Amino acid sequence: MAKGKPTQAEPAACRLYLVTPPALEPAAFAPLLEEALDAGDVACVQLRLKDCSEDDIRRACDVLRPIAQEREVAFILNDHPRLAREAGCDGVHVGQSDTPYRDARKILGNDAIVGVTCHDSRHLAMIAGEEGADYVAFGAFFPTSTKTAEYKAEPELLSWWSELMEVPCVAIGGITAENCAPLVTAGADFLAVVNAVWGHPQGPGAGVRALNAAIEAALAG
Ligand SMILES: Cc1ncc(COP(=O)(O)OP(=O)(O)O)c(N)n1
Ligand SMILES: Cc1ncsc1CCOP(=O)(O)O
Ligand SMILES: [Mg+2]
Repeated sequence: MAKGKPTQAEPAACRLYLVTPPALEPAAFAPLLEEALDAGDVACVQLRLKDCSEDDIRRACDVLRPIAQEREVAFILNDHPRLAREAGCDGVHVGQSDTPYRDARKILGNDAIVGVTCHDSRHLAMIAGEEGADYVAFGAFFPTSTKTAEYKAEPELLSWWSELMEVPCVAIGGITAENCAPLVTAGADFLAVVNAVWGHPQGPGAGVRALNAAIEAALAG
């Protein structure tokens, strides 16, 4: 994706949104990120570091952000709007317990990408969409070991949203090449994945190729 926002004007109807593992060592992770991004189409990368200091996150941004942006892949930071602005990220992802959308928007400005977690809630998604979020994220669609998921979303939520609203929707939670087809056909604009790429037995490049092949197959019907 160009340094803009995820929009439906992009060539594919459903694209990959990579979320990093919750802990990483930037120098060791950099070649894995390069491998993933050189393996096929990826719209954005979200740096999602949990239980890390702001300095650690800033250092990770400094190493990983250019790898994404040089490839015209948007680099989004999880949870930290101010840090996202200071570190030159393309945007931020905020959850319902994080900085509220409006504050994140004020911090980052109108050109940045601001995405919002909406769990399994039509109500939260309507609010986020009306407030101006660049995308709404629904999940978890499948069991995941990456995060304790308190909400369970169904593909029908994606079809309802995409028929009604222009704002792109992201599906997240336990998504793999094997189970993603119903989310693609239901209208997910982006599939957000952690383990299906970084935990792929043949490496992250193989993970990206498998997911893109599955998306293509689902779109072809
Ligand atoms: C694309 C995307 N969707 C959902 C989340 C989850 O955000 P949140 O609920 O704030 O939980 P944490 O990721 O911060 O643990 C996400 N990060 N990205
Ligand atoms: C961050 C997040 N939010 C809901 S599920 C999830 C983790 C997704 O990771 P995986 O793709 O490994 O299930
Ligand atoms: Mg969060």
